[in-house]
Amino acid sequence: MQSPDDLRADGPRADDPRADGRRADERGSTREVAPEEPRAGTATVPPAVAVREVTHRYGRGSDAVTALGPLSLDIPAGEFLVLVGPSGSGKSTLLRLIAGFEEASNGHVTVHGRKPEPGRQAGVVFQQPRLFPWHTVGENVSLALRYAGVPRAERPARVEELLDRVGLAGTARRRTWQISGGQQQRVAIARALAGGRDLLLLDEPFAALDALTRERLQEDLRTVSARTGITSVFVTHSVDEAVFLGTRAVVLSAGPGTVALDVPIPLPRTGSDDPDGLRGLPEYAALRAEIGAAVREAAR
Ligand SMILES: Nc1ncnc2c1ncn2[C@@H]1O[C@H](COP(=O)(O)OP(=O)(O)OP(=O)(O)O)[C@@H](O)[C@H]1O
Repeated sequence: MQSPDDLRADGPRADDPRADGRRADERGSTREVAPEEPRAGTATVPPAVAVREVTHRYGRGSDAVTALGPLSLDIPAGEFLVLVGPSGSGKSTLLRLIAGFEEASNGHVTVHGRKPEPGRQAGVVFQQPRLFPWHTVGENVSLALRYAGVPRAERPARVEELLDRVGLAGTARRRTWQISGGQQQRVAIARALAGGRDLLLLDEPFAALDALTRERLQEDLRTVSARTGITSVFVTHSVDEAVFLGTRAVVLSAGPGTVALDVPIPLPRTGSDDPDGLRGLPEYAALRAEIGAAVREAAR
């Protein structure tokens, strides 16, 4: 396992949508333009993610379960939003709506002004890494690049770069069963970052890891996030993880989830912050207390 200092997350890369000051979706010219899209000459920049008056139900008739809402949320580009809330409050449902895996029963969700499509605008990381065991580490990442339309000749270098970015340099030829659970989750993050998409959705990605590995991955993800500014939505049950990782925390009420608390997390985020120093800040303790109280209240 590598330390945060081993990461090579040195800000936007040449292939990063933010390198030229535009987002990836702004470069496409043939797609459908939704109402939130900025028009040339206007200063209005839409949020990376807009959730408007959304309610979501699973099933029909007497079997229907209302999982979420009504809920509205704007997530500006570059924000690291952490979703916390009791079990069944609809956190995963909200993530799935943003990923485009589900379509809202009422209201609408847009990502950079467009209806979300699975695998298109966002990289997704789940609790289990879901790697292909018959492929090497490098092949797992390469497949994501292929799916993202990266030309074959460019893929080997990009694989190395992505593995380097998540602290796994030199592991491309290893089999996925030859690396630890934490390393597998790093591969899953590298895969989600492939293709230069500027939205990362993470559903309790560290929940199945041991405490020490979990801390290391939290620290490394925070570093990657701070240095790249990738917009992220992260679901967790851990209040400490929420305060440590997020730039903003949203607590959902018991299901169907609505916004019970929405707070900014204005902690230092330089990309080289000392984790112990952060956790020792009085603001850190105050945020933990505030968010923890909201989660307990929501769970009553
Ligand atoms: N595919 C599905 N079909 C039917 N009901 C579902 C489905 N997925 C989720 N639900 C229900 O929707 C509600 C919200 O579930 P969801 O998984 O979004 O909550 P959560 O906050 O992520 O929960 P947890 O913290 O336990 O993972 C729950 O009542 C759940 O049982």
